[in-house]
Amino acid sequence: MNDTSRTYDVVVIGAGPVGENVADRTRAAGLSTVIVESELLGGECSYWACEPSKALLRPVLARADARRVPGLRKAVEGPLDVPAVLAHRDDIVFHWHDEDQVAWLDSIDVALVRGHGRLDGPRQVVVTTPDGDTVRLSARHAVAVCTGTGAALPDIPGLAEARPWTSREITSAKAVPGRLVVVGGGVVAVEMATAWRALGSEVTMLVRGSGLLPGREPFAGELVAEGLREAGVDLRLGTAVASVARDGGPDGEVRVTLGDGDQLVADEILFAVGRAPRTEDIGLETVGLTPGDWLKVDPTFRVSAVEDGWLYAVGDVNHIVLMTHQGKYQARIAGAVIGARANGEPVDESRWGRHVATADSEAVPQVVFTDPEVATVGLTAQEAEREGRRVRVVDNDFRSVAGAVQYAEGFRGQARMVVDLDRGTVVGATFVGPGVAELLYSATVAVVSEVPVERLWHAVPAFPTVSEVWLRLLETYRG
Ligand SMILES: Cc1cc2nc3c(=O)[nH]c(=O)nc-3n(C[C@H](O)[C@H](O)[C@H](O)COP(=O)(O)OP(=O)(O)OC[C@H]3O[C@@H](n4cnc5c(N)ncnc54)[C@H](O)[C@@H]3O)c2cc1C
Ligand SMILES: NC(=O)c1ccc[n+]([C@@H]2O[C@H](COP(=O)([O-])OP(=O)(O)OC[C@H]3O[C@@H](n4cnc5c(N)ncnc54)[C@H](O)[C@@H]3O)[C@@H](O)[C@H]2O)c1
Repeated sequence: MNDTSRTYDVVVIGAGPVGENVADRTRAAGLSTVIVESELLGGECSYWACEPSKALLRPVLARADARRVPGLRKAVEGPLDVPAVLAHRDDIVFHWHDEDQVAWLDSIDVALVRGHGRLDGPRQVVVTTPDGDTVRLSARHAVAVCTGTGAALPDIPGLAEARPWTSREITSAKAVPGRLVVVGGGVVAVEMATAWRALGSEVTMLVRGSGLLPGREPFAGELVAEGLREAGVDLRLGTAVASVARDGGPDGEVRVTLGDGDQLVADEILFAVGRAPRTEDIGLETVGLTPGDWLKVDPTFRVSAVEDGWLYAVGDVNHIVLMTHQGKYQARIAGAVIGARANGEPVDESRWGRHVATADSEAVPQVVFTDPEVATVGLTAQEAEREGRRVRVVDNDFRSVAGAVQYAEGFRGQARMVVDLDRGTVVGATFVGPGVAELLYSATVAVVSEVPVERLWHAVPAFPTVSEVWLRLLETYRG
């Protein structure tokens, strides 16, 4: 067993999309930087989350769109080519290898230590390498924890022994389960039910709440529920799981007992009920924090409870927004602020300033890749009202949009714009319908730039595009 010690300006623990971006930015600020990774560079997103799930969904949504185009429908009537879809997913995740990411890290001159990193007191990180060696890393300026999350599993009798699937197994599955039970009504649940139903599974969704996609405009969950049911998903709302058992050997069936005593049998059961921080075993106790907790940070991503401001937590692990693009946004800002502090430069903490992630609270965009797609940014009507804002909620059906009618026969969808009447700006938008994902950036720019609604009249959408929904929303607002 070998022990070595090295000193860098910055130590980053976790090379997911967020850790990689923190390292990129601290290196760009002239700071020597090392990153520690226990599995694959690229993290959950690249291998078991965003990338594989979207590779599975792309053919599903493209086929659904094509089936809405007269003249094309017949050409796409058949089933998906499952081996080709799975092979494409495998290509997208680089067959679970990370050589390309290593080459990129080399190209930006960031050092890599493979192994499990743990804090060991202020500014110290100890890495246990796969060979059992120990590498001690000291940070002159900052340690950034970017260890992300894993799937959360509820405490349900029999669950652990039943070997449930989580986001990892569902995104990397090598074959289509004949009967799949999906527990949960959030983003992972609706996306994976959409994908695997289209790939051939009989899907039953067990949703504890009264609707899908809680926290968004209610019509989003309703339209997605309609789409899933039309696709043949057995969607059961208000349904709790009481216990789970797997009969027989490893290939045995899963028996699910519901809250009302009913039972159902499946080949696999996916639990998609949220995330837990990967902080159980990262030495938090050595710096006065509690293992297993989310890491609470100040507006510049410093862990608030730790003295001297050397510990940062960025991305999923700080529980602010659990999405790759927003985590990378945080990473760019955290990297810049670590650089500014180390180089003795001023820190700009003003609203929309260089060193504060203002969009985390004002304008988080998200696309849910279901049929129909759901694209949201900013506040929902309910959130705006809860904040005490005086708002006007403007709704429009896409059927009045010529571009939508061209895009898909019988285009079904809805748009909502939330206008802050005191500021005269759009503070939230939701689009639901086929292909609406690409509308979202326009709404994000409108919210972030605080464009007066009066000026939006001069942003003319081309005819005939789906973007003309903006014009319909403005016309409805004007009355
Ligand atoms: C099924 C699914 C689909 C998703 N789809 C999308 C999507 O379409 N769009 C989107 O924006 N978001 C999506 N997300 C969310 C997205 O995956 C996360 O927000 C993102 O991965 C967070 O990045 P991160 O770098 O903070 O953490 P992670 O990606 O979890 O990376 C953390 C890294 O740290 C490493 N690590 C952990 N502990 C240690 C340690 N002690 N020592 C060394 N290394 C360690 C891990 O191995 C990992 O590589 C999805 C999530 C799921 C589950
Ligand atoms: N397209 C995307 O942007 C995308 C895709 C997938 C995941 N993600 C991110 O990943 C994160 C995790 O997604 P997720 O779907 O696991 O979590 P989620 O928080 O979106 O949804 C979890 C759902 O499970 C339900 N639930 C919680 N505990 C339960 C229990 N014991 N029994 C039954 N239901 C229970 C909740 O009510 C909720 O509806 C999200 O924050 C999401 O933003 C993003």
